[in-house]
Amino acid sequence: MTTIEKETMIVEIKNVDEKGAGQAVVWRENELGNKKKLKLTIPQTLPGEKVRVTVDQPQRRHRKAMPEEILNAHVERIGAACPHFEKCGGCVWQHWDYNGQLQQKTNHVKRVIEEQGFDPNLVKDTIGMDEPWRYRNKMEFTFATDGSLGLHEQGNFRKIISLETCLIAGKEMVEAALEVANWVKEHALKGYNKDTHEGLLRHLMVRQSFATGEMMLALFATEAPDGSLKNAVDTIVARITEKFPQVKSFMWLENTDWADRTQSEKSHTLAGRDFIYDEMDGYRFRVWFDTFFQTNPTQAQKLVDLAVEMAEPKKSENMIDLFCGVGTFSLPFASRVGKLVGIEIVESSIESAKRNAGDNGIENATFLAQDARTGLAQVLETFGRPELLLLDPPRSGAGGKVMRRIGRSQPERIVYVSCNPDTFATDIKQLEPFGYTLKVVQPVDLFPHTVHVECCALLVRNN
Ligand SMILES: C[S@@+](CC[C@H](N)C(=O)[O-])C[C@H]1O[C@@H](n2cnc3c(N)ncnc32)[C@H](O)[C@@H]1O
Repeated sequence: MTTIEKETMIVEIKNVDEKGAGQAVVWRENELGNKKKLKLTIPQTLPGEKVRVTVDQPQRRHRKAMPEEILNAHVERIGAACPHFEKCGGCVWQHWDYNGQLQQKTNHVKRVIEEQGFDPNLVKDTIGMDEPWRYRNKMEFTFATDGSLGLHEQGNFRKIISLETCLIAGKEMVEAALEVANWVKEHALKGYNKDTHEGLLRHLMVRQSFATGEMMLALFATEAPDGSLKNAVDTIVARITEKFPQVKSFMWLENTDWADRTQSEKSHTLAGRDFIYDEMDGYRFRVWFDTFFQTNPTQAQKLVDLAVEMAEPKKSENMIDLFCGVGTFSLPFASRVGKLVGIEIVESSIESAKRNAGDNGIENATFLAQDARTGLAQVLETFGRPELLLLDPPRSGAGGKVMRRIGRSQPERIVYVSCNPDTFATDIKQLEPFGYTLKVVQPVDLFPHTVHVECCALLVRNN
């Protein structure tokens, strides 16, 4: 087969894929005169648009190409607000009017629900944000090998887009990150090289509670912050504490693991404490650098309100909060039910949930550090059948075994909070043989300008 290096073509976008990119199909003739199908993934395009693209090696079956020209723009196409949008891997849909994004999310949830045999009319319109910017309370920036700080380039985990701004992160969070970036430049500190595993700085995590204003900075590095680094570290600590008095926790986290993630073997508190205080639904939470805490607090509050509204908890009832994390749902529910048990696999989250319950004067909640499946079996034996069960699993879903165990335990009402409509739809299908009816699915947009959508759904036992 002759290799064709490049071919420029005009294609029509049929739909967007699960990562938010436009998709087109082209039939090409090969040198033998046979028709061959070429599937194209074209980011930053919208359904129905005609687009000019230059495709590398178009004889292959599937190629990705960036649009060179949009020949007929979708009516919902808008200019991206962020100067980094074209390259940065953080947002995929800034070119899509916000109402269009919300409609796309609703349609997606309806489709996956229908594919599992449920009535799509049970899915309500996605609840969006009034102001879909600066919504994130946590960001993880990465250092490039030359020490510059930013976010990963779209589809390229080796390349870092140097940070000038970020419109989905809190403003003060970005300002503090830029301060750190300047300090790294001044001291000519090296970023970590993922190939050679050399270099010092790996990530900067910035968290800020929108409720208390408290901020945490966490620098992940391959060495301790002493010896030859001491002067440089003293400089940034003095500068940050002076310019950003809201920084109540400044952490240095040693990370020599080869995996590219924000974990730590040894932590050093450079200033303040090792956690910050945040709030949800009026309850106070301690948040450490590795604590899972909802990253869009405005919309997470709506999720909590919806879950309470759907569940209609009563003081006479017992409840299980499965995949409870640090108790984001457990605390608001505990004050409304008789007894509550939270189950979660990460021990530090369970320790945190216990402490959060104590800090908030909640005495009717217990927490168990266990895998969902074994934890559920254990709790059902000691606690008995709950009237109410809430589950909020990770993106991979709860899975058939857990869902069937839930079905067998026969709670009257099940509230399913999901961050992945696909696994949610297959999970709830598992409950049908146990006599449950899906009543309502409410999508909520926690991540504007991305493909992600959360759902809160109610299932009720038939008798
Ligand atoms: C989407 S988070 C929800 C946490 C909590 N409901 C909240 O809103 O903060 C999912 C949680 O499930 C936990 N998890 C993951 N796999 C688990 C398993 N097999 N058993 C129990 N918990 C698990 C994670 O540690 C995480 O805290």
